[in-house]
Formats: sequence, structure tokens, C-alpha cells
Amino acid sequence: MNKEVGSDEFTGRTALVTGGGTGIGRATARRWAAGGGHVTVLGRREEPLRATVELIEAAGGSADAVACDVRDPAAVETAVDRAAERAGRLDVLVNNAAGNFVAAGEDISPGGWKAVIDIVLNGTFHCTRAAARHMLDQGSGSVLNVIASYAWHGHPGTAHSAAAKAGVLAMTRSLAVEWAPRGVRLNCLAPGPTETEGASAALWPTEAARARVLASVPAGRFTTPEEVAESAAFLISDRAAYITGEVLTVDGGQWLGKSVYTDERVRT
Ligand SMILES: CCCCCCCCCCC/C=C/C(=O)SCCNC(=O)CCNC(=O)[C@H](O)C(C)(C)COP(=O)(O)OP(=O)(O)OC[C@H]1O[C@@H](n2cnc3c(N)ncnc32)[C@H](O)[C@@H]1OP(=O)(O)O
Ligand SMILES: NC(=O)C1=CN([C@@H]2O[C@H](COP(=O)(O)OP(=O)(O)OC[C@H]3O[C@@H](n4cnc5c(N)ncnc54)[C@H](OP(=O)(O)O)[C@@H]3O)[C@@H](O)[C@H]2O)C=CC1
Repeated sequence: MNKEVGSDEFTGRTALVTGGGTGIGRATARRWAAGGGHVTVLGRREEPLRATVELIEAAGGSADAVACDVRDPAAVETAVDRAAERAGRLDVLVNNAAGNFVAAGEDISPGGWKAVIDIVLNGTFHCTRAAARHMLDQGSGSVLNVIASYAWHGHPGTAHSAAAKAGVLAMTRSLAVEWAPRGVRLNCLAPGPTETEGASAALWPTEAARARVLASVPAGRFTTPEEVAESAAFLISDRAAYITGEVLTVDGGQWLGKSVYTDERVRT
């Protein structure tokens, strides 16, 4: 196999990555496959999923795709069972699928609130429940939930997404304790601003908005899906075997950098 990065640490294992057709999900799926594992990517649109599979196969990896809306519990169960049965096991689930838009709290319609909560919080639960049934039977497994730091500090303009991610964080910690005795780990990854088409369109669609986001990052740059995927790979690997119920923040210091003295004034 023509490995791009990594080693063979995931050989013989299988992962399911939701939202694996784009952005951080695609990079995580590619990173897993580069480590020798088989990956199933899941999302609503077939075309981007197919593109991810083609990229992985072109690099010598092993992947397949299943089209599914994470808001539909019956469809999720069928998709997860299919992925597990095809590979004979399911070792890793990455709950990465999300929906988001910027709106003032008073302008979020009930339908808009529901769409984001259903995708991010309920969808994560549906996928986790379906995958955990296989993992608990096996006595091993790892679930990684992609959240954002506003799960704990909140964020004006995205109250729906912040509430949903906070719910995912609480669910992660609850189930981490519940399932630890049965060999299943759950953790969260909280990326900072990451250059993806989805986030750029939903969150910083103009140059001015982009510049404001950039100015909020002490490290002075956006991160990349590939950089985020490296941290994901660590948390879902055996190198993190004793880590459960945790959050790894990968944000260039963004959420900590809220002091008045965030620039050169600290030296004057
Ligand atoms: C100021 C921001 C700076 C951020 C700085 C910090 C950066 C780091 C933190 C970032 C954390 C998180 C990032 C992300 O999640 S990025 C992922 C972004 N990707 C996507 O959103 C892709 C998928 N998106 C979608 O599928 C859709 O956007 C949607 C979530 C809306 C769901 O799609 P669906 O097809 O189900 O929805 P509908 O189009 O039918 O709409 C459902 C209801 O939602 C209302 N809606 C939709 N868009 C908007 C909008 N832009 N503004 C207001 N309301 C919206 C729509 O009207 C429907 O409601 P009603 O039924 O009531 O009409
Ligand atoms: N980019 C950033 O700055 C940050 C991102 N994050 C988080 O990282 C994750 C990935 O974000 P990013 O890569 O930027 O965004 P993308 O928009 O590229 O990814 C979102 C993915 O979710 C899939 N998806 C959306 N709704 C559904 C659904 N109902 N059922 C199944 N799949 C769905 C989309 O595919 P499709 O439309 O085909 O269904 C898409 O592949 C998200 O959880 C996001 O909240 C967190 C912090 C910062």
C-alpha cells in the first residue's frame, strides 16, 4: 500500500466516520485508511462520499460508503449494522456530521433549532447507540465525538449548535463511565476554526467575517482538516487506551485567549 501518513496501527480494524464525504470527516477517514484500517463513510449526499472512497482507494486504502441521514434512527441502525457486518466488526465510530448556521437567537426558527439539534445531538446519539451494540458485544470500541469549545463557553450567533454540542459533551462523559467496564471508550475532540467548505460557507462567508475569526486565534492561523485528523487518530488509537470521557481541544489557543491583553499590549 502506498501510505500517505501513519503506519499500520489500524490494520485489521474498521471505522465508521459520519460526515466522511467532506472536510474534517474526509481527512479523518483518509488518516484511518492510511493507518491500514477499513473505513465506511456516511453522509446524506452520495457524490462526496464516493469522492472520499476514490481518494482512499487511489492511495491503496480500503473504504466504502453508505448514504444516510443521521436524523433517521432506523436508517442509521441499518447503515451501522451493514458496516459492521461487512467488516465482521466495528472498532471505531467518529461522530463528525453536523449542521450549523449563524443567526441571532430571536431569529432562529423552531425548524432551524430542530434541524441543528436533530443532526448534532440526536444524530450523534442514534449513531452511538447503533455502534455501541456491536462494540459492547465485542468488549471493545472507541467513539470520538467532534464538538466545539463553545459547548462549555457558549457562543452568540450559534446558540443552537452550542446547545447541541454541550449535550454531546454531557452524553460523552455519561456513557464513558457507563461503558468503561465493558471496554468501550468515548472522547470528544474540539477543533478550532478549520478551513473547510462547510464551515467557511456557514460561519465565515465574507472576507470581513473570516478576518474576525482569524483575529480571535492566538496562534494566528486557521487549522487544517489534516491537522485535526492527526488528533482524532490519536484519540481513537490504542495509544489513548486509558483516556475516556475527555475533551482534546485543538484550537491554537482560541478559547483561552479571551483576555484583554491578547496582543502586543502585554509587552508595553
Ligand atoms: C460567527 C461564527 C464564528 C465562528 C467562530 C468559531 C469557529 C469555531 C467553532 C465552529 C464550530 C462548529 C462548526 C460547524 O458545525 S461547521 C459545519 C458546517 N456544515 C454545515 O452546516 C453543513 C450541513 N448544513 C446543513 O445541512 C444545513 O445548513 C442545515 C443545518 C440547515 C440542515 O439542513 P436541512 O436540509 O435539514 O435544513 P433546511 O434547509 O430544510 O432548513 C431547516 C430549518 O433551518 C432553517 N435554516 C436553514 N438555514 C438557515 C440560515 N442560514 N439561517 C436561518 N435559518 C436557517 C430553515 O429555514 C428551516 O427552518 P424552518 O422549517 O423553520 O423554515
Ligand atoms: N470547521 C470548523 O471550523 C469546525 C468544525 N467543527 C466540527 O467538525 C465537524 C466537521 O465539520 P466540517 O468538516 O467543518 O464541516 P462540513 O460541512 O464539511 O461537514 C459536515 C458533514 O456532515 C454531513 N452531514 C450534515 N448533515 C447530515 C445529516 N443529517 N446526516 C448525515 N450527514 C450529515 C455533511 O454531508 P451531507 O451534507 O452530504 O450529509 C458533511 O459531510 C462538525 O461536527 C463541526 O461541528 C468544530 C469546530 C470547528
